[in-house]
Amino acid sequence: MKLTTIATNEAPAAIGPYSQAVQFGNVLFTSGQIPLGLDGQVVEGGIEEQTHQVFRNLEAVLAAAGAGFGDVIKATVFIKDMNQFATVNEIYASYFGDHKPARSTVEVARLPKDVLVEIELIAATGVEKQ
Ligand SMILES: C=C(N)C(=O)O
Repeated sequence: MKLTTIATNEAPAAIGPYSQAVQFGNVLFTSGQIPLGLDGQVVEGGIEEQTHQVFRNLEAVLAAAGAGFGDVIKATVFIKDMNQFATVNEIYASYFGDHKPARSTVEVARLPKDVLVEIELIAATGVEKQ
């Protein structure tokens, strides 16, 4: 099976030695997206703005691999403050709609660039959903 590195200018560049995503066969693993704009700067605002930016970035990375949120099978959400869980959930649901991938959410001590949220996804394309 082929391993492909996904790279797009529609999402912020990696800030370390990793790829925006890698695809193995029909399975796509995104790196964790943090709320960076295309200029590489953390977006202004609080958890709402940061979570939306993370989803914009994830959408761009998925699209670069021909995938979308409907193809996601697993999400991992890292948040700085579990008190913001409800807010993140609401925004998260607005991107996934009725599609509910498996998910884990954890509160962490710190995230890169001291952001409030990071999300990584696993997606599988061309899979029949039941
Ligand atoms: C932002 C990241 N995904 C990282 O530093 O690993």
